[in-house]
Amino acid sequence: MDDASVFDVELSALIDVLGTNLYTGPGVYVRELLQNAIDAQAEAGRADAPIEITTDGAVFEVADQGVGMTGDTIARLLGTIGASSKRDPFGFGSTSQIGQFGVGLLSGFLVGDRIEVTSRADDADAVVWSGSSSGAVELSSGDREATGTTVRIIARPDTRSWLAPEKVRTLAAEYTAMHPTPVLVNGERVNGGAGLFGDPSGGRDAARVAFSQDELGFTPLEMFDVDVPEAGLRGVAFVRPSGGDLVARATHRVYVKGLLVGDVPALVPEWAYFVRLVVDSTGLKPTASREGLVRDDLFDAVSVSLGEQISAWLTGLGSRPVVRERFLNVHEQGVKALAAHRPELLGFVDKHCVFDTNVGPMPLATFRARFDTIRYAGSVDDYRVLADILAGRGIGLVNAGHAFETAVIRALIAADPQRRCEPIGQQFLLSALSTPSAELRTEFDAAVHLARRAVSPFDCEVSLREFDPDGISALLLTDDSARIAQDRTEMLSEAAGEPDAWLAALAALDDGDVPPTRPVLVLNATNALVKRLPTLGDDVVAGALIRVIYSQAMLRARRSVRVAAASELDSAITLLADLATRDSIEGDVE
Ligand SMILES: Nc1ncnc2c1ncn2[C@@H]1O[C@H](COP(=O)(O)OP(=O)(O)OP(=O)(O)O)[C@@H](O)[C@H]1O
Repeated sequence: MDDASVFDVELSALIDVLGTNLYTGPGVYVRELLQNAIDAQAEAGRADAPIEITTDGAVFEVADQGVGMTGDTIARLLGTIGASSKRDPFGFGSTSQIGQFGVGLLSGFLVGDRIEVTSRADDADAVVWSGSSSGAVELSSGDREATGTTVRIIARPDTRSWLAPEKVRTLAAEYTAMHPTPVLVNGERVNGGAGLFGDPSGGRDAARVAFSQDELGFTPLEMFDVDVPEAGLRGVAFVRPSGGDLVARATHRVYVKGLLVGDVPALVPEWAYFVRLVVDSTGLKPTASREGLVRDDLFDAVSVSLGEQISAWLTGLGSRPVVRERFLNVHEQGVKALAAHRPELLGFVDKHCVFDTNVGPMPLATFRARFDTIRYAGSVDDYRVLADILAGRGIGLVNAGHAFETAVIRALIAADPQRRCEPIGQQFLLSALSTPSAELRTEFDAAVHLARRAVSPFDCEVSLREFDPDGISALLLTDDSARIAQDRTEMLSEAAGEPDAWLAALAALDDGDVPPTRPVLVLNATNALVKRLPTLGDDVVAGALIRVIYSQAMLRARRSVRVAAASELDSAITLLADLATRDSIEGDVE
């Protein structure tokens, strides 16, 4: 090859790029060299032989009993950046080898200026290759009896901490925790023990719990196996014992062919926020840095399959009440929050998540078995006002006023239009409460007119109905648009005269073209106090009484009374108090 036709690579600049852009830290050199050693031993059929690391902080060595390299091979592979014996031109992933790019050895230069490789292939002489970060490469004959390779790195003064025995032990243990090949650091084995994927009788479950505690930081609420054969993937799903983060994407611990890749996001669909996985796969492809996974079609298929398996686990909780209870104690709000947009969760939420209803707490599926229409109140205040009254009339009502209930109900209907639902507002209640007889209406006619006048400062309609319980004098029915309109009027009236720009803009919007529905004060004609209204014979007293009834209805609806209205109510109460004390004073005089 003509010299002019090849790139002239500045090695130290390339190493700089690797260190700053490819790898997240210099510690990856331990994994890259272990990976080469594991690959070489697998190729030699000696996967069980120990790989020995020795280090004292100044010189690091890793020795394997793999296939080794001849002088020619070493010159070709290690002398050429990007050369690899492991590339797979047909795309069929080798199941034994982990590497495939041909830059791994260069990671040694992240911690040392000089790398020495002593190697011996079967039936060949031992050779020593040495490379320095300046780009100089030397090859000479070596002195080694056994087949295999030893890579030695001499630390730079500023990187010695990366070669410190404790550091190397931690890194080697982390990277090879799932790998069957014994790895020794300064004579001590750092991996092995009961694996996560072994026989259940061999301490596997205890190992899983310990792993979850040490690595994921929690004792799992439950653990279950997952597998995706087309990706050669097996794994364990750990269910979180406390609420997860619905927004931040959880990561999952991924190993490829037994070596740690790292914590990878998006391995399962985001609705499965309540599990964290540990998986080992022969088919998923690591990125060039081997610290993440390539998001290819196989990755997507794995994510879909894992989602299905988690969904099946959820469905299985249907017949496991104890675990289901424990799961719901922690994750009920979380799954409700996501169910509206995740069909995988919707069925589970429908069957098992409890909703507050006026016939007791129960799942929506149970509620539907009793009432063919899901009637729901979209605000907790409405629910409180309506629940007992509708229950008394045999009408079921769901409290959908908390954060996610309405969205879940709507999603259920969208998923199956045969289902029926009805948001309950004041119109429904007005029609559900009995209209009094014509006779009673006539009797109350003047009182209702008076009531309209009395509550006119509160921007409110008046209606007469008969309903149980008769201890309730009146209900204040307010639908959302009426409530918003009232709040806005209140703000404007309280801020009147203040030169506030945004309030002025708000006032400008309030063009009054489409008057919103006004709140309705529903007087209960069966209530003893209300019954007295037509017979009082004193409009001033009746007006004061109506305002007191209005304030009680406000309290029942948990609505606050605005400042202007509060003073109207105060004067009504004062008037009644004056009357009561005048009566008693007059009585005393008599
Ligand atoms: N310990 C070893 N024993 C035998 N051969 C080795 C060893 N280390 C490296 N090699 C050979 O050198 C080649 C280049 O190694 P290098 O680590 O640079 O890249 P790689 O392992 O092929 O790919 P990766 O970039 O993924 O690490 C390897 O393909 C392998 O053939």
